[in-house]
Amino acid sequence: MAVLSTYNLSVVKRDRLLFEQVNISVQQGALLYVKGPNGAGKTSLLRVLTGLVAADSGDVLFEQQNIKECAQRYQQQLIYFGHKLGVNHTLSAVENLRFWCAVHNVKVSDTKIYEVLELLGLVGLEDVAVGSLSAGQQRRTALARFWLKTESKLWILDEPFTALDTQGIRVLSQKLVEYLSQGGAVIMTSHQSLELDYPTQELTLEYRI
Ligand SMILES: Nc1ncnc2c1ncn2[C@@H]1O[C@H](COP(=O)(O)OP(=O)(O)OP(=O)(O)O)[C@@H](O)[C@H]1O
Repeated sequence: MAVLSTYNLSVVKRDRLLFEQVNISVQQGALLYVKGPNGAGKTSLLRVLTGLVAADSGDVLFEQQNIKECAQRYQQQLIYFGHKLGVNHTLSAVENLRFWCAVHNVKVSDTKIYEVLELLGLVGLEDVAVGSLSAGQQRRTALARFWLKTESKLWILDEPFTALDTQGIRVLSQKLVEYLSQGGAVIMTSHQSLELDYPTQELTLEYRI
């Protein structure tokens, strides 16, 4: 059974048809790589897939049920990583992650949060206000969610490698492959060429005038 599928999705922005009749089916353990030039509609598609924005036509199905009818169950099983990190700049990395875990009903100890931040190269910065961290360190803080929320069936990631250095890209790539190998499904965009040691499905959106 597909984890996520769409039926004839179309989205229009400012009178421009970004895409139409998009039909995808992402199974457990599958990676869908959404490609296309700037402005083609990749972020718009991902936001529709998360349920944050409605499509102009078509449906999004989570395990064959329309996401409008299973919104709560869907949100419990989804991690969305968008352009906006959703971190509070006045709170520290630890405080941000404690808050995110509480909101998402993820039960973790502080010890686990510190362990994950160490893995992500943030030792000594755990208690510093996130607004004082570098762009890559802020993204690493937000990426920690993927190590903390262990039960999820789908990750939707918009440009997750942006601002990460080589080591950060390697750590995240390993995590993605581990998650996929354990049956997770991933839909992602990236302007960097994907160098994951994992089979990839591709969807290319063209820029339409
Ligand atoms: N809320 C909105 N209101 C009006 N137009 C929008 C809105 N969101 C996106 N657009 C327009 O839709 C088009 C596609 O934007 P989108 O962010 O989906 O592209 P993208 O393929 O993700 O681009 P990039 O590679 O630059 O991130 C752009 O021309 C953008 O201006």
